[in-house]
Order: sequence, then C-alpha cells, then structure tokens
Amino acid sequence: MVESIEEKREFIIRNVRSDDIDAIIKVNRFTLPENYPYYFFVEHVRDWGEAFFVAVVDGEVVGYIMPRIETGFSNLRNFIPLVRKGHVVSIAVLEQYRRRGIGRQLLTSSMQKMREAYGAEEVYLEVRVSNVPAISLYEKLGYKKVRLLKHYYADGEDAYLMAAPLQ
Ligand SMILES: CC(=O)SCCNC(=O)CCNC(=O)[C@H](O)C(C)(C)COP(=O)(O)OP(=O)(O)OC[C@H]1O[C@@H](n2cnc3c(N)ncnc32)[C@H](O)[C@@H]1OP(=O)(O)O
Ligand SMILES: [Zn+2]
Repeated sequence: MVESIEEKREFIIRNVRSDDIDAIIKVNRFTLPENYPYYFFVEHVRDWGEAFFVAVVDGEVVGYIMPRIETGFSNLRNFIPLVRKGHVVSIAVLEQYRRRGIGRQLLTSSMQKMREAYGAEEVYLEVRVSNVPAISLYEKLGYKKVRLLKHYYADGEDAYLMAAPLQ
C-alpha cells in the first residue's frame, strides 16, 4: 500500500502590499467569474489597505480578501442614521488550499480592521445563492441573509445580500 504523507504547509495572513496585485489578480481569475480591471485592485489597496489581507504559503499568495468601506443605510437596523459599512468586495482561496481555515482567518482579520481602522459598525457582501461553501463560512462568522438580489450576476444568477454586526 502506498501511503501519501502530504503535509499541509502552514499559511500566514498579512496585510496586502502593492507588489501583491499581480498575484491577487491571478487568484481572482482562477477562482471567480467576477473579475476587475487592474486599477480597481490598485485603488482598493491604496484606500482600504489596512483591511485588505493576503494568505501566503511558501512565499506564494494563495488567497485574498479585498474590502472597501462605505457610508449608507444599515442592512441590520431600521430607522437609524447612516452607518459606516464594511463591504467584502471579493474573497477567494486557491482550490488546493481550501478547508484549512484560510478563508475564515482572512475574513476575521478584515472584519476586525474594518472596525478598528475605519470605524465600520457592520459588514455586508453579496454571494451567489448556489455558493454553499462561501455561505457556510459567512454564517459561521455571524452573517445573516438579509435580502435576495434577483439576477444580480451577469449570468442571471441571484445573490443573497448577507450582513453581520462588527463588535
Ligand atoms: C463576497 C464574495 O467574494 S462571494 C465569493 C466567495 N469566493 C468564492 O466563492 C471563491 C471560491 N471559493 C473559495 O475561495 C473558498 O471556498 C472560500 C473563500 C469561500 C472559503 O475558503 P476556505 O479557506 O476553504 O474556508 P475555511 O477553510 O476557512 O472554512 C471555514 C468554514 O467555512 C465552511 N466551509 C468552507 N468550505 C465549505 C464547503 N465546501 N462546504 C461546506 N462548508 C464549507 C465550513 O464551516 C468551514 O469550517 P470547517 O472546515 O471547520 O468545517
Ligand atoms: Zn459587493
């Protein structure tokens, strides 16, 4: 019998740097149909870099979370003034590195900084209704489905808008 001793190499989570952008774009193109122009990544690194994290294994970027901060109506509470909201624009982990806690740690690190560095009181995102792995991760971290966004994606699929308080 051949035994496979595949060691799971350790990952680190660190803040994004400008020279990570090419690697982040590669991860994004491998993992998601929602892609963005180069300058979009540059602006998010520049403006929201304290809450923008990458996961690195053996010096290679294998995952990222790209956030922004917005001011608008609360997704969680009615009849209150405008709030600062973290918006998870995109999160992804290369397939071969999934299910070892990277996505969870990217999300918790970013949510903490949304509050500490930018004063966000809540966080939200959109996710395909068929994306069971991502929805499971979000629910584990306290997100609730607050709205159904019909035909949100270019291919016609619906999205859930999911949101969580930051504390
Ligand atoms: C706002 C947006 O960007 S929406 C789009 C989200 N991104 C994508 O869909 C890209 C493709 N998918 C991915 O990159 C990954 O699957 C991610 C980012 C969603 C999750 O990354 P991972 O590193 O695998 O997550 P992680 O290992 O931290 O999982 C944490 C928990 O989420 C849940 N979860 C993760 N993957 C799955 C799955 N395939 N099935 C069920 N539950 C899952 C589990 O509860 C898991 O905990 P457990 O492993 O102890 O059971
Ligand atoms: Zn969004």
